[in-house]
Amino acid sequence: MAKGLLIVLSGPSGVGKGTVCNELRHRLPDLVYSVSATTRQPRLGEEHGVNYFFKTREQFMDMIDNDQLLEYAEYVGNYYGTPRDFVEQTIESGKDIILEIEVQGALKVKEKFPEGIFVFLLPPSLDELKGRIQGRGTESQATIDHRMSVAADEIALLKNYDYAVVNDEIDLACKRIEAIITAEHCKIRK
Ligand SMILES: Nc1ncnc2c1ncn2[C@@H]1O[C@H](COP(=O)(O)OP(=O)(O)OP(=O)(O)O)[C@@H](O)[C@H]1O
Ligand SMILES: Nc1nc2c(ncn2[C@@H]2O[C@H](COP(=O)(O)O)[C@@H](O)[C@H]2O)c(=O)[nH]1
Repeated sequence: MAKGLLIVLSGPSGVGKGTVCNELRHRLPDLVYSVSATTRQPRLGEEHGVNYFFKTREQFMDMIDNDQLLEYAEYVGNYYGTPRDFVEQTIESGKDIILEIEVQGALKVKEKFPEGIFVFLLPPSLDELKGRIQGRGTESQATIDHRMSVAADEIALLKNYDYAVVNDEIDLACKRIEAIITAEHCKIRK
């Protein structure tokens, strides 16, 4: 049986990765979503096992030591990582999986899975990006400033990706990603 595709969706905080993934869940019901582990505190409404596996630092370090993470990164004061087994089992079963992760982690996945499909989501502008993080209302001003301060460096890593998708409008951004997945399924792999 053919293996599934591993799709990595990255981009700066607030660009709309989560929003686009939520919309893709409706449009592509067979696409599997990787649930990450994090040491970040849950936001209002976030559920353990649905949005993230919320871990203490000690639990997260144990996951690293036990080689349970495909990749992990420290981002703006918290750890985030992708549980390895779920990703590998999903791909082996022939299903496509999408990882919504920041850039340091994406580059680590690329080392391990160069055949993955790496998609970078771009904001229409840095001003719009700041407006989106602020508008979401989930982060303190200090965290917003910290996240914005790394955004330009993250965008500079765009050249390591296979595709750039501007999230100017959610419907259009989703259509572009759907087109990428369709094209990758039609690709002749040499
Ligand atoms: N195309 C868009 N146009 C306008 N607003 C958008 C668009 N896409 C997302 N947003 C809004 O921007 C805010 C940030 O989106 P979202 O939480 O999906 O970003 P993210 O990239 O997942 O952020 P983070 O990396 O911090 O988790 C949300 O309030 C969302 O509703
Ligand atoms: N390297 C990884 N980055 C991840 C993972 N899961 C999420 N993320 C990214 O972290 C930032 C912050 O997320 P937030 O939920 O606190 O806003 C964002 O860019 C996520 O995409 C992961 O497993 N590994």
